[in-house]
Order: sequence, then C-alpha cells, then structure tokens
Amino acid sequence: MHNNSLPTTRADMNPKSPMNTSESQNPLPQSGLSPTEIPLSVYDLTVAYHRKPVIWDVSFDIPPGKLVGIVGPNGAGKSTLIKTIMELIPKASGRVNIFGKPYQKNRHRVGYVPQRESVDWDFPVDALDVVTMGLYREIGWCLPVRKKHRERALDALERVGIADYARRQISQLSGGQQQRTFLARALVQDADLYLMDEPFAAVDAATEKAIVKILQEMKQAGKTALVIHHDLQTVPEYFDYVILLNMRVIDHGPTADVFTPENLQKTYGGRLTLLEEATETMRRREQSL
Ligand SMILES: Nc1ncnc2c1ncn2[C@@H]1O[C@H](COP(=O)(O)OP(=O)(O)OP(=O)(O)O)[C@@H](O)[C@H]1O
Repeated sequence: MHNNSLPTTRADMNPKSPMNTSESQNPLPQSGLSPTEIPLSVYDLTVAYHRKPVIWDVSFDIPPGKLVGIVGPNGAGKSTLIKTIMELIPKASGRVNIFGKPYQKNRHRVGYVPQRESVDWDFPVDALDVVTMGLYREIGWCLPVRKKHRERALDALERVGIADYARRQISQLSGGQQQRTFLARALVQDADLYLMDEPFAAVDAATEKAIVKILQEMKQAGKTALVIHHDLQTVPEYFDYVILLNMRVIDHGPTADVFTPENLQKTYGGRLTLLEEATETMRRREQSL
C-alpha cells in the first residue's frame, strides 16, 4: 500500500494537471431519496499514488436499481475508483458512503468482481471453492462449509452456465469461465450493490450475453451494479446511467443525457476512432427507434 507516501491533504499535491482545468463537477442531483436508499455516494474524492493524484475531486451518487457504466480511457482512474470505494486503496481526501454509511458498516451489501488480471489464477482452488468463498461472511471462516452452502454455490455456477466445471482448478478454466466463476461468487453474496471491474474483458460473445442476462436479472431484483466498461458501442444498450471519468468526472447521469459525442470528446480527447464508432452506434439506434 502507499499510505506512507500519500499526502495528508490535497493542498500537498501538485494540482497542475491539464485535467484540473476542466469544468467543475455537477452538483449532486436532488434525487429526493434518503441517504440510506442511495447505493453509492462519492463526495470530493481524491486519490494519489506516490503523492501523484490519479482521481481528483470526484463526486457523484448513483440511483438504486440501475446498471451504471464507468467509462473512460486507459489510466483514467476507473479501477482506482472501485478499489478506493472498497477501501483497498486509501483516500487522500473525500468521503464514500454505501447506502448512507461508510463501507465498513455496509460491506456485507457489496459484491465485487475483480479485474481478471488482478487474480492469482495459480491458487490451488476449484471453481466451486471460489464461489463458496463468497459465502464466508455468512458461514464464518472457522465453521465447516455445509452441504446447503455448496448447493447454493453450485446454483450460482449453474446460473452463469458453468456448473459442469465446478470441480475444475481455476488455473485450468478459460478466461470466460474464470470471469463467470467470479460473477457466480458475487451472486452468492446476494449483495445490493455490485462493483465490477471490466467483467466483459476478453470474453466471447456467448459469455458477454450471459453476463448481460445476469446484470438484467440483478436489476430486476432491485440490485445496483457499477461496471467498468470499455466498449463504447454497447454502452447505450447495457447501461441506464453512465459516469464519464478521466481523472475527474466529466459528466454523470442517465445514459441518454450524458453519453453524447461532445462528452465523449471531452473524456477521450483525440481518440476519434472510438468516438466515431460510438456516434455511429447512437445514430443507428436513434434511427431504429
Ligand atoms: N499501484 C499503483 N502504483 C502507482 N500508480 C498506479 C498504481 N495503480 C495504478 N496506477 C496509476 O494510476 C492511474 C490510474 O490507474 P487505473 O488502473 O485506476 O486506471 P483505469 O482507468 O482503470 O485504466 P485501464 O482502463 O487501463 O484499466 C494510471 O496512471 C496508473 O498507471
């Protein structure tokens, strides 16, 4: 961790990044919800590695029961944001609330699907073991895992379509099967807010479809998911709400309002190919309505 090298206040850091000249953050929306109904609220969050800020003054809240995409270029701070929400990385300043309380008070309501690259796939466990780990908060680390727990874990593997691989070592699963295993682990937690770090990375079309179906089911069950996503073309189809991030929040809100060519230009700068593809997708979508 980087506790020792972190500044204690934002004034300690050099704010002369080009990103800091961007327009100020939108005020938090007046949603009329009580704080305990809001799955995630982030206030003035700044995070730094080795005194260098990578997230600056980020504020947003997300409404309940929505699929929320976090979109931004490589290095924009998306994974850092999710890890900071889960207190895996310390804040330089700011505040994060989960259903109106600090993470530690409501961590049982949060399910996490890590980035595939951050997992040690050589760890000697099988898919069922990984999913059962999602139940440890309920089971307790010292108590034996019972048949009913294994059955729940198996059900979750069934839901993501890989029950046949339950006893296979995770190192021997394909990338898509590994991704589905971690999705199943999040499912057994029966959380209310899911944080997912690129669940669609390097998966085939069938796995992508399976993940979208699970996300839709979660939403129908009133859950909220915050998902880091790179494929701009599918953003309008998959997500109700979008957070555009490039060190700062460029904009956030309902996809139809926020996912505009102008905002994408601000978020991605000169990466016009991506922008053109996204614009074309939006144009086609509008035509088909
Ligand atoms: N442990 C670390 N120590 C130092 N710098 C880091 C560390 N982790 C990330 N960074 C830097 O912080 C910035 C934000 O990284 P982060 O992984 O949050 O971005 P991201 O938006 O998730 O990127 P990507 O889309 O490439 O996954 C990058 O410049 C990255 O190099």
